[in-house]
Amino acid sequence: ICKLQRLPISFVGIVSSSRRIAAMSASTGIRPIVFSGPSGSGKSTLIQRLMERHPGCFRFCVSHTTRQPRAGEKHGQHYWYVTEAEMLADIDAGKFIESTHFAGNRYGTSYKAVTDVINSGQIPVLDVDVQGVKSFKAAKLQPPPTYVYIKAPSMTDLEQRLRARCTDDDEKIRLRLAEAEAGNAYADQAGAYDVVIVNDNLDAAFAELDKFLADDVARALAVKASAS
Ligand SMILES: Nc1ncnc2c1ncn2[C@@H]1O[C@H](COP(=O)(O)OP(=O)(O)OP(=O)(O)O)[C@@H](O)[C@H]1O
Repeated sequence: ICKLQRLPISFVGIVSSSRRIAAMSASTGIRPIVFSGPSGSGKSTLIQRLMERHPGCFRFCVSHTTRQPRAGEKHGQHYWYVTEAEMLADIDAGKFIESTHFAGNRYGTSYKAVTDVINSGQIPVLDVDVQGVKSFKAAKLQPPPTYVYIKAPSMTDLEQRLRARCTDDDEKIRLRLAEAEAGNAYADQAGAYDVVIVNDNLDAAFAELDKFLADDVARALAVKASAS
């Protein structure tokens, strides 16, 4: 979900969509949390812990894709599976915050994917690469999302984790490490992220993340309490 190379394709009509999302989130005060960081830095691990610690508070936004569903994947759960024509029409209509073309398929995050989560009283969670972060920023959502960068303690650690995970061959690992260098360079720029968490010791990194998001969790719990 929301994990592939993102390149903005079209921002036509984004202003009205942006106003729509602003109105929705202003009424609840809930902000999306946009996670980014090198592959293997531990984003999924930390997000999973966050969801376990605060059941029902966070929810992944469901991306759209033109690729075929794989065995076991469900429409509306893993992705919204759409045709190329449908996706292009929606991109032109300004319905996407960000979208990209990757390995012959399109992927994107719609405004609705985010507002659906906010309207359910939950905190939208997105896991995007640097291009995705830039696209979210360009969309100028109000209130703005919180941007969290998860970093491995060093490139050596990152490489070890990627190798230990056994999901990538040597070439893929080399590419991921190069992407990590570029991502870290962007993250080092002042104001690029609201927080940069170095995931050295997992418990310590989680404690830092949990503390940083405490106000967001409290807000979501208050929204839930007032709705019930
Ligand atoms: N603090 C840590 N110390 C050691 N290993 C860790 C730590 N955090 C995560 N890992 C391990 O590193 C590997 C990569 O973590 P994870 O899959 O969460 O990364 P990711 O950033 O979500 O990667 P991707 O973007 O490719 O999905 C996993 O095997 C995970 O168990």
